[in-house]
Amino acid sequence: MQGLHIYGVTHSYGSNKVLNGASLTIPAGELVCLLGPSGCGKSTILRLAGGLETLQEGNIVIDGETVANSDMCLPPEKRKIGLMFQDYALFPHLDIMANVTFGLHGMDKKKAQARALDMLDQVGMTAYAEAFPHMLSGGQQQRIALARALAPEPKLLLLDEPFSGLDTNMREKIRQETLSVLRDAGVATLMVTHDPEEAMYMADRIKILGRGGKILQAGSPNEIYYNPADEFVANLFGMMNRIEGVVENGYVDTPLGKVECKKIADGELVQVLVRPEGILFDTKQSENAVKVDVVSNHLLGHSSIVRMRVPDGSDRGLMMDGRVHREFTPELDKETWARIDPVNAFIFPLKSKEQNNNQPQAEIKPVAAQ
Ligand SMILES: Nc1ncnc2c1ncn2[C@@H]1O[C@H](COP(=O)(O)OP(=O)(O)OP(=O)(O)O)[C@@H](O)[C@H]1O
Repeated sequence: MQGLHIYGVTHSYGSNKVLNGASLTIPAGELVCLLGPSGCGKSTILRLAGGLETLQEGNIVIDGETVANSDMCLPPEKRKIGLMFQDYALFPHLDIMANVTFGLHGMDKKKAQARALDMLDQVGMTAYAEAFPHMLSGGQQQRIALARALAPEPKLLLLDEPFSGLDTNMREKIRQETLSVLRDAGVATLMVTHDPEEAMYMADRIKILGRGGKILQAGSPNEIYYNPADEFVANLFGMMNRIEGVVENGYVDTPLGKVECKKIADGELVQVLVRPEGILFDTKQSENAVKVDVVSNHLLGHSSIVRMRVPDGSDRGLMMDGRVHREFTPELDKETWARIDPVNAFIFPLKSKEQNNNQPQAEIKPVAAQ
């Protein structure tokens, strides 16, 4: 029973029931990301696990020890946890060594300092042991926060939007470093984020939360990206082309060709969601490809978004976006043909307006177009 186990947690703030029987398990050495719209209760789960919020109903076990149930609730310092937040939360009046040794109560001073130095070495910050937090950049402070959180060898690490205060380049660097330090530590980690790309990068498993802390889908980044449970999950990961159609003989006929659909019955109204990278371009006709008009082409750096008009029987045509790696350089004297790559196309039943209104809105920041 190593790691974190949360069973049937229900939590309300006044009359606002935020969690309704939420359960979650994180084995030692695994990093789980909670991803979900603002207000769905992600931070509440993290705070309950850390003892920063008093448990109302349910049961929380860390490394085989019950830390909260209906009768008792251990304070954070008794839970063998490490915490890391967006704002680093270092003690401004203590130098870096004192910040990192802070959680090592009861340990002999020399041993504590040796442990702190070891942690500072792991995050590449040994040279800053005598500096004060205000002398460090955001990225450096976050490295210290990680060293401090891991110094007492916690059984559970809780990360709440840990990288959102950092600029893009620094964020990528620090999350890479954090991941490598966490792999070595082998600790169970629960991370909360709004950023689907960050969740994909960091997590062994992602849990997508909807309203009421309901888990809409749980799986590896690969499973969630290539096998989204519904259109809400599919839409989390950036731009989508959407085409409505009807299933006939196990296929949906779209203006960009037929897409196989074996899971939904013939005659059903469906929506086909196609990622921009799920549109394949060619300069000659091939099976299932359709001749399209390229309307515009936007170089984003390592890829380009290609806006195109697909003939659909209407005057205007159907506007769709494709993505090609690097620059899109159509040869002007040649035609452009496009078809759908089924790996990046997802078919879901078309819900009535009423059902759609009950779905969480996509308030999570979609990943930037790449
Ligand atoms: N201390 C509190 N008192 C009252 N309401 C609270 C408190 N903390 C959170 N809430 C409410 O509970 C709901 C869930 O909050 P929580 O912070 O867990 O959500 P979240 O998914 O982490 O959101 P965000 O991503 O915006 O941080 C929100 O409606 C929030 O306003």
